[in-house]
Amino acid sequence: MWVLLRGGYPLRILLPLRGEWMGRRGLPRSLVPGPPRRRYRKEALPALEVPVLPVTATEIRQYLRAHGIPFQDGHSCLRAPSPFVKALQLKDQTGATASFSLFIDKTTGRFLCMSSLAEGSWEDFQASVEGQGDGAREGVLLGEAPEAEDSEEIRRIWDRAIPLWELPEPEEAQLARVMFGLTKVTDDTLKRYSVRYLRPARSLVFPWFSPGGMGLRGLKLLSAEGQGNEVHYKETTIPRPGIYCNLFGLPLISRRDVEVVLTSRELDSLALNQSTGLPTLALPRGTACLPPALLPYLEQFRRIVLWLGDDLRSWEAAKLFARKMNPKRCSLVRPGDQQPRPLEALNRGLNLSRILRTALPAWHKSIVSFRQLREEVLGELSNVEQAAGIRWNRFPDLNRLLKGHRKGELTVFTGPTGSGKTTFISEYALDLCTQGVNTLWGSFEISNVRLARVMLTQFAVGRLEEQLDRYDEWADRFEDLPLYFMTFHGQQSIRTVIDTMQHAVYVYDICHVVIDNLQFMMGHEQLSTDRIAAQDYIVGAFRKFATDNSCHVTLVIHPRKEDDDKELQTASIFGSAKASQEADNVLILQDRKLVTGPGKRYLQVSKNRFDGDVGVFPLEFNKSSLTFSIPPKSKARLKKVKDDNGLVTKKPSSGRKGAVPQNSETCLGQAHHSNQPNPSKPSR
Ligand SMILES: Nc1ncnc2c1ncn2[C@@H]1O[C@H](COP(=O)(O)OP(=O)(O)OP(=O)(O)O)[C@@H](O)[C@H]1O
Repeated sequence: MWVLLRGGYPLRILLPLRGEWMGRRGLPRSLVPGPPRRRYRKEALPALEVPVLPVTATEIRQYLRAHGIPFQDGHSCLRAPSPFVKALQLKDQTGATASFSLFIDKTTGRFLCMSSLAEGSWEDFQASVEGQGDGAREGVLLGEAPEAEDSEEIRRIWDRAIPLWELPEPEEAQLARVMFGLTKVTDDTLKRYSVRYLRPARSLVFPWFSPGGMGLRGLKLLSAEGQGNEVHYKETTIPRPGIYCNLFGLPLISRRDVEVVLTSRELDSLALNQSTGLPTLALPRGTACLPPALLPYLEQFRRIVLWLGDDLRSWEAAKLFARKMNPKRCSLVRPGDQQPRPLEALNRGLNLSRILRTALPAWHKSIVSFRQLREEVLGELSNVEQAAGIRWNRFPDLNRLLKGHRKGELTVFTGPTGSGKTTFISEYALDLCTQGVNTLWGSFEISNVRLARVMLTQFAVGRLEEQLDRYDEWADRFEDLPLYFMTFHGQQSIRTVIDTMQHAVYVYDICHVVIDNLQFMMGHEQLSTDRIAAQDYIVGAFRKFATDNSCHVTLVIHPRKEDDDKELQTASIFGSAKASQEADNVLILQDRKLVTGPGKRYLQVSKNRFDGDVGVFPLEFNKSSLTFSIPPKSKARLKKVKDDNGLVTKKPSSGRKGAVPQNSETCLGQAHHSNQPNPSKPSR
C-alpha cells in the first residue's frame, strides 16, 4: 500500500499490509484469529507530486517567536507549551519546564505533545496555532493507538504469558533461560522489566507500555531456535515493525535521570541495568533505525551512551544515531573482543561498568589526530570483511570485485540506452534491501508503480502475472522491506532532491539512495557547456551528500553518444571527467551485441576506489523474472571480453585491470538466487 507521508515531503513509504501478518509471525495457531484480513486506507492513496520545501530550525524558531510562543532549545527538539493541553491541567505539573510538554523536532518540524500524545507534522502545528483546525479534536493528530484487532491480540498474548519463574516445570524454565542466555539474569530484573514467557510460542514477551501508564500498546516476542551450535533469534512485533516504537525500559526512567545507555536489544538492557544499575533503554528495531518519533523521549538526557552490539554494523549505526541525537552528548562503546554486547559481557563475567567507561565521545572536531583515529583503524583492520561492506547475495562476482556495498560511497552506473540499466540496478539495490539496507529510490524516468512491479517480479524471481493467487503473499513480504520511493517524476531541481534525501536519512535512516537518472536534474540548458557545468555541479552535490551522511549513492548517468559497435569506457560517461573522478565506483553495463548476440550483457567494474580490483563478469537476463544471473559457459565467452583499454583478455585471471574474476566458474554451479526469501518459510 502506498501511503503519503504527512508533512509535505515527496516521499512515499511502503507500509506492510495488515492481512497475512498473523501467519507470518509464526505464532501458534491457537493465537491466530480468523481468516486473513486485508484493509486499504483509501485516503492514503492520492499522492502529492508537488514537493514542499522542508522547514529549517531557524524557520521554526522564527515562527514561534512571531506567534509569541515561548520555547526552549533542546538537543534535537524545541520545547514549547502544548496547545493540546488545557490550562488547568498545566497547573498540576511540577513546574515551568513540565508545562513545556510539546516537543518539536528541529529537523522535520514534527511535533509530539507528551501530555496528550497528540502528534503531527509542522503544517499541522501551524494550522492548529492559526486556528485553522483542531486536529486533536478531529482525531487526526492523536498518536496511533493500537487498532482494535491488535489490542485484542496484544491482550490475549499478554494474558497467556507468564513470568519465567512461574513455569510449572523447572526444566522448561531452565531450558528457556539457556536458550535466551538468561542464566545470569535474575528473576528480580525480569520482574522489574515485566518480561514474560509465552509457552506455546516458546518466546519471551517484552511489553510496550504507553507513556504515562495508559495501558499496553504493543508487544515484542522473541523466539530462539537452536541450529547446530548456534541459536537463531526471531523477533515478532505487534503492531508490525514499521509502527512499533517502543523504547523498552521507558517506564523505569525517572524524570531526574540525566544519563542513559541505549542498547539494540531488550536482553542487553536487562543485563546492563542489572549489573550497573544505570538507566537503560532498548531501541525498538535494533540497529536498523532510530525513528525520530523517539527523540522527544531522549531529550532529558545530558549524556547518552550507545552500546549497540559487537559488530561493525552496530558501530556504524551508533555513529549514525549519535548524529541525530546531537553527537556532543553521545558516547559510543566500540565493539571488540573484550567489549561484546552487554548480555554476553554479563555471561562472560566482564565488568560492564568498566566497559562503559571506555566509551568514546561521538563528537569529532574538524581536525583529528591519529590518536583519535587509531581505534577506528584497528576496528577496520580486525573486521576486514565487515569493513568491506554488505555483500550481494545475487551477484557473487560483484563481491569479488567491489568486495561489498559500503556506506558513504558514490557509485556511478552507465550503459547504452535501453540496455537494462534500470532493470539491473533495481535488482542490485533490491538484493541489498532484502539484507536490511534501508533504501530510497529516486526514479525520475519510469513511474514508481512500474519500478515496484519490476522489483516485485525480481523479488519473487518469477512472473507474477501467471500466479496472481500468490500476489498477496509476495506483496506482503515485499512491503516489509525497508524500501522508500521519492515521488518525483520528470525534471527536478537538485536542491529539492537533496533536501528530500536528507529528510529520508533523518527519518528512515536511509543508507542507500538510487538516482535513476542524473539527466533529470540537469534542467533544460541547451548549450552543451551549460549542461556539462550543470552535471558537474550535481555530481559534486551527490558526492558531498554521500560523504556527509555516510550514505551510499548510486547514480545512473547516460553515456555520451558513441558508435554502436564500440564498447563503453569510463570516458564514455556523459559530461566531463568529474563524474568518474568523484565516484568511488564506476559500473558499466556492457551491451556486447556484436560479440555475443542479442540479450547478453556484461557488467564492468571500471573503477574501485576501495581496493582497486576492476574487471568484467557476464550477466544473463531472465525475461520472466527480470533478473540477471551468470550464464553457463561464461569462460569461453570471456575470452572475447575487452578491458577498458580495448585490450583482449585472453583468459580469466585474478589480476587487476581488465581481469575476469578467477572463480567465475564456481558461480555457475550455484543455484539461481539460492538466498531468495522463500515465502513458505517466513523469516524477518
Ligand atoms: N539483458 C536484456 N536483454 C533483453 N531485454 C532486457 C535486458 N535487460 C533489460 N531488458 C528489457 O529491456 C527494457 C529496457 O530496460 P531498462 O529500462 O532497464 O533499460 P535502461 O537502460 O534503463 O533504459 P534507458 O536507457 O531508457 O534508461 C525492459 O523492458 C527490460 O525488461
